[in-house]
This record gives sequence, C-alpha cells and structure tokens, in this order.
Amino acid sequence: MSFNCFCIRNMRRFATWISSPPAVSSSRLMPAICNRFADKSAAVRRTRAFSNHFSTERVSRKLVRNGEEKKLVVCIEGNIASGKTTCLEYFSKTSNIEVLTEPICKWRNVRGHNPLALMYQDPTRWGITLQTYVQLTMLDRHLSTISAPVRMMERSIFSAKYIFVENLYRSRKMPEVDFVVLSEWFEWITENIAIPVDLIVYLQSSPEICHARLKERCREEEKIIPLEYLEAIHQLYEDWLIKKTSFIIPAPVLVISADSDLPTMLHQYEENRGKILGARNF
Ligand SMILES: Nc1ncnc2c1ncn2[C@@H]1O[C@H](COP(=O)(O)OP(=O)(O)O)[C@@H](O)[C@H]1O
Ligand SMILES: Nc1ccn([C@H]2C[C@H](O)[C@@H](COP(=O)(O)O)O2)c(=O)n1
Repeated sequence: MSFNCFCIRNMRRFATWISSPPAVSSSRLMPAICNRFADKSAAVRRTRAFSNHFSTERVSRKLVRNGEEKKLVVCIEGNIASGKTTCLEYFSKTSNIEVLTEPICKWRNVRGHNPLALMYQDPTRWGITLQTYVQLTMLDRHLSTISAPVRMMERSIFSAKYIFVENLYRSRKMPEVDFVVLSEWFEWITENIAIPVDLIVYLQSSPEICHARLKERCREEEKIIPLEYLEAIHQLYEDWLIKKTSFIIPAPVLVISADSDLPTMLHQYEENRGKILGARNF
C-alpha cells in the first residue's frame, strides 16, 4: 500500500471513529485478550480486576478509568531539548500538580538493554524496537492513576506516533512492514482505550537553538544527532500543531515560544499559568 493510501485510510478510520465510536466493553475485551493464552480462569480473574479499574460509561464507549473524568491532563510537546523538562520542573516546584516526565530511563535501560542508543546507532534495525517500547511506556503513563487535580506530562502517545515514528518512516529509516505493524497497534489502542488530554502546550523552538541546548546537555546517546534530524522533527511538529495539516490533534493547543533565555521562559510560564492549569476554560 502506498504511503498516500495509508494516510487516507487512517483519516477515514479517524472520521468513522469520531462519528461512530466502536462499542468495546471491558467485559468483552479482557477475555478476548486472555483467551489468546487459552487460560479461561485467568481470563475471568483478569476481567474482574480490570473491571474494577475501568468502565465504559463515558459517551465514547471506549475503556475509561473510573472517577478520573474531572482531572485535568496537560501534555507538554516540543522538539528534543526545547525545554520541556525544565518547564515541568518549574511547574512542579510552584504548584500542587502531578508531573510525569518521559520514561527515558526505561528507554535507556530495559533489563540491561539500551534501545534508545541502539536506535540512534542503527535506526533501520532498532527503530521499531525503541518505538514499540515507547508506545507501551507512554500508554502506561497515560493510564496510570492521577494523583492530583492537574497532571502535566511530557509528550504523549500521540507525538510518539505522529512525530517520531512518522519521521523514521518518512526518512526511509523504518521499513514499511515495521511502520504498518506499529500503526495497527496505535490504531487499536486509540480506538479502544480513552486517552484523555485536555490541553497541549507546544514549546515552539528553532531547531538551531535545540541543537545548541542538546549539545550542552550532552546525553551520551544523542551526541550523534545532526541538526537535520531536529529540523525534520520540527517540521512534523509544525505540520501537526501549527498548520494542522497532518494528523488529528487530541486537544486545544497553547503555543509558547521557547527560544528565549531561562528567566524569560520562566516569566512566560508565569504569564500562561492560568491558561495552562485552568485548561478546561482555555
Ligand atoms: N530557556 C533556556 N535557555 C537556555 N538553556 C535552557 C533553557 N531551557 C532549558 N535549557 C537547557 O537546555 C537543555 C535541554 O532542556 P530540557 O528541559 O532537558 O529539554 P527537553 O526536556 O525538551 O529535552 C538542558 O541542559 C537545560 O538546562
Ligand atoms: N517517541 C520518541 C520519543 C523520544 N525519542 C527520543 C528523543 C530524545 O533523544 C529522547 C528524549 O527526548 P527529549 O525528552 O529530550 O525531548 O528520546 C524518540 O526517539 N522517540
């Protein structure tokens, strides 16, 4: 299937999903998963445990967590080294919110392996390995119990797919079969599980500034990242969140210009505090 056909099919799926969401219930879903392992009693046990945490009461009829509808979820998006972690640190110190950074420690060490380093060394071979694990760990982040009225998290399962997987595929570093399998997983997840996001804060920065910050941060795995890689990531972010021409955006977007020095950035975060933490009215 050509890339264009694939995109059109995705768009159609999303359109169908919006107008007529799939009727998957937790009681149907979990046995289906467990039956793959041909263990019926385990299927029943897991269904009960699963049903304690999820219900299908919301309009979308996707699986949703009980009692978490009123909590606010804000995703901080932006290029590598644009200042996302610094932004999260600032808000975590100055407000009573829950902050979830990207699980990069896991990406650098999963049972003694470093898929992040492997991906940068040989993206064609290891891109699928890293991105499969990113998708799992980001889903885990999204579905974890929210411990405060507001959750701010670094990136999302959406940018993992729309930016990083997309970039690997478009730059011909990810084989089509890997891209298609990962896309099937992503579509299944987003069609069947509610992943609530109330606001996206996009830290918009120039690739050159990010490159300079990335060099200064000096993460071992990222030393080989060229400026062109950050330019490609930047373009995908711009198409998604500014031009709005590539993929569905799961929440309203607040754009913050992120090229300034640290004191100016902290001032900007203060100015936007109300919009970010009161995002339901944004
Ligand atoms: N406004 C800024 N001006 C200069 N350096 C910054 C600024 N914000 C962050 N940094 C530095 O740039 C590097 C990347 O920032 P970080 O917050 O880790 O980015 P990200 O989480 O988006 O990858 C870090 O070394 C950080 O100290
Ligand atoms: N889906 C993803 C998400 C992140 N990465 C890489 C990019 C960086 O090297 C690192 C963490 O990014 P940062 O938080 O510093 O912006 O992980 C990836 O390859 N795929």
